[in-house]
Amino acid sequence: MEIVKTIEGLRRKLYPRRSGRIGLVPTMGYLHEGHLSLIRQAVQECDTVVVSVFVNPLQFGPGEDFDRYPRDPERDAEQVKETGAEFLFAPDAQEMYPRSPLTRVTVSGLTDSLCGMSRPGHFDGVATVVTQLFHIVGPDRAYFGQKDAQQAVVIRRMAEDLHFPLRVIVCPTVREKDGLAMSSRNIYLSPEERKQATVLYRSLSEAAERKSRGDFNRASEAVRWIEDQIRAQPLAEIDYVEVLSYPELEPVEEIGDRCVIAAVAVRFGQTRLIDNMIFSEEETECFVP
Ligand SMILES: Nc1ncnc2c1ncn2[C@@H]1O[C@H](COP(=O)(O)OP(=O)(O)OP(=O)(O)O)[C@@H](O)[C@H]1O
Ligand SMILES: CC(C)(CO)[C@@H](O)C(=O)[O-]
Ligand code: BAL
Repeated sequence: MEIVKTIEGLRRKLYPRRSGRIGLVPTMGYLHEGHLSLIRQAVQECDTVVVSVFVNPLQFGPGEDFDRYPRDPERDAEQVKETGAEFLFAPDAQEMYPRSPLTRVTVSGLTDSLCGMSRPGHFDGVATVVTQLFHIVGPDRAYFGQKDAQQAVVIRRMAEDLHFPLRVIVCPTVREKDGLAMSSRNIYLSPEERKQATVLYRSLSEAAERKSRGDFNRASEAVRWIEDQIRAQPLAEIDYVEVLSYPELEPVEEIGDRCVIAAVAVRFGQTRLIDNMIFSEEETECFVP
């Protein structure tokens, strides 16, 4: 495994490998099993795998946690090495943004709800840096996690709209034993917050069961039920709970047989966690990997 810090250096290394399939796994580092599952899938499916680690300042709003975002480059490198990925692309901000960028990539519509609504400008930052990475690496496949469901939908649509010649692969959410979705931000949680944070997965999975039993006909009923579960945890502060059509991410009134996603963002102190679950009779029916 080789660590590459410059765009030119990576392009030069990838040039002789272009006859094979190149896979890209974009991350912000502080790697955990969720990231590693994406990397392992990429290694299985591709001839050359590039893992990028870059904490992208463009996707953090003022007052968000850019400065204190967890970083551990040595441990990341060790972990990437064990997966069999060939390159770890770890540029600094000066390399990615030598000048303050005047260009943004905006995906409209899909970003009007959920994190797009609660983190203004966030998805412009994500779409812009992912466009840069797609141009730098020129992958045949790019791997993203379902934990960031809206991000996956946005990137897939951006890749289609801009005719990037690649497949966006979305991998299932990897969870801790008690159901909490793995996230680099979980380390911010105090022991009591960590305990209460299990309400995200618990409320989403119980809501999915209730929906399949026919308990909820309207999206608003499911939203209210999930909100009640989360509010029962004294340290939880709801940012949003929404039930939307999936993958269109449009408001729905009746759930019926349609494929919907229940998505939540909840703060525990300074820590904002997200999770989601797709409700359908056959979950795979509307999950387009
Ligand atoms: N638990 C998980 N299961 C599957 N994929 C994941 C998981 N956590 C993160 N990913 C995916 O890994 C990629 C990089 O994510 P990122 O580096 O932001 O990690 P993160 O743990 O989500 O961090 P954050 O604290 O920002 O939520 C994204 O495509 C993301 O969806
Ligand atoms: C895709 C990504 C690496 C872009 O910075 C980031 O949003 C993330 O880690 O999910
Ligand atoms: N995984 C999404 C990156 C972010 O929260 O900025």
